[in-house]
Amino acid sequence: MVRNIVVLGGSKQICDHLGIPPAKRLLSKFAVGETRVEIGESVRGKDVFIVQSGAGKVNDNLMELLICISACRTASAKRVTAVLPLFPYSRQSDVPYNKTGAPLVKAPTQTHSRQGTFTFESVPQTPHPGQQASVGLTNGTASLDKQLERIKLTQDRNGTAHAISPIKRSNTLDSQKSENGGYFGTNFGTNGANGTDGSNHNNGRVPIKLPPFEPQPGYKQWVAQAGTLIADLLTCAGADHVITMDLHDPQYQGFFDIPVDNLYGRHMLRKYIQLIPNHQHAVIVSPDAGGAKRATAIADALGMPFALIHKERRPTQINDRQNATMMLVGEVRDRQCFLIDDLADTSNTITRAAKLLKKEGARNVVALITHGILSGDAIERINASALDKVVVTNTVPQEDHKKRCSKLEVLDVGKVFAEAIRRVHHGESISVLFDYN
Ligand SMILES: O=P(O)(O)OC[C@H]1O[C@H](OP(=O)(O)OP(=O)(O)O)[C@H](O)[C@@H]1O
Repeated sequence: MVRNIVVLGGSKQICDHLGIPPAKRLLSKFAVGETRVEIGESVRGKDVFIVQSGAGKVNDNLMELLICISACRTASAKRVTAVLPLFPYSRQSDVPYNKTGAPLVKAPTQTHSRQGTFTFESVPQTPHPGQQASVGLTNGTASLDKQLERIKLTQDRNGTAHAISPIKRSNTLDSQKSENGGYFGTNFGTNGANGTDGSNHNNGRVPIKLPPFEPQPGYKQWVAQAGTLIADLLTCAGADHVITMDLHDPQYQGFFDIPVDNLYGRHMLRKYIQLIPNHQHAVIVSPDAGGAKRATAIADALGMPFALIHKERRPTQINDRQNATMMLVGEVRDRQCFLIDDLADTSNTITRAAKLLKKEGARNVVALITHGILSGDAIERINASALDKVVVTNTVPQEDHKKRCSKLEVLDVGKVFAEAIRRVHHGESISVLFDYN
């Protein structure tokens, strides 16, 4: 039994491992929706661990966590540690756009909303010899061409620049209107401020007609970078320490000025693979380049071959993540494949990867994912997909998912977090616990 420690919101596994009962707290809501938190026991001088996962009602959960941390801090807790099995907002740490310039916030897709309508297609398809160049791969300069066309200027015989596009005068621009009805701009002419006709064009500024402002395709809207804010909120609320698992972007730890322990889920995934007979003949596959390091770590540790699926993201519409070509690098024919990723949210990535692997001759495809968020119709998508099995951990509650998906297998991370809590409490090394080799 560990003394002088309080665990709020901890699962039965965590509390059993530590040999303590879960601490009492009362969470409720006012009619207006505000969160109310009441800590049911004294935390004075105690080492407090508050367990809260960043899935489900993410914003409510985050608010509850912040209020809990603050309540413990003001109730004289000696130290407060936020234990976040899945770190909220971790995909929005510092890069608010994906590689195509589209905001990370995903628009709901209409076409994939019902069971049986999923295609798992990579559009445009993976290029094959003899196939025509895909539309997606040619549009890299298309938007630039369009913009150039729109603002293309031509010089008249006198060297004065005029816009070709039709002029629409807005109220704002009217205030800048010159006496002769034009709009002032930079002198693009080669004949100097006065032009060749000798007339003075308003102190050297030649009237040009600007096209009206319209957001162009590929225009990047401003999207908040929530990473620093979340880190600051936790620290301001009074957290002294954070424990989490498989941060989507490990550099996120640098956003904090308190210690962050990022535990590895891959340790459990590796153990799972090791128990499968003849696993040495299988292939470890990363479904995107971002997760290659994670997947190769497992492949290297087990001496297994590795393959990579590369997402070529040049969509035809800026918010269309479906339009990414997926290309396989590596040999998977007649082999079992283990797809490794940190999280599955819509499960688009793993289901499309599974289809590609089967198309390339894979015998069997098992996805091993640390955070099975599985929002929206992700479960239906998995059920209808080429995936033979999906193994996730319970960093996100899986009871409901498990009932709806027979392909799902859940690994328990309770012991891992309990041991991390015990070590932090006693000031023991955490990295030793997760030494890989
Ligand atoms: O289930 P899904 O909705 O398809 O999301 C899962 C994918 O999203 C994350 O990567 P992300 O696409 O954010 O990009 P990155 O790996 O390049 O950072 C994650 O690593 C998965 O690959």
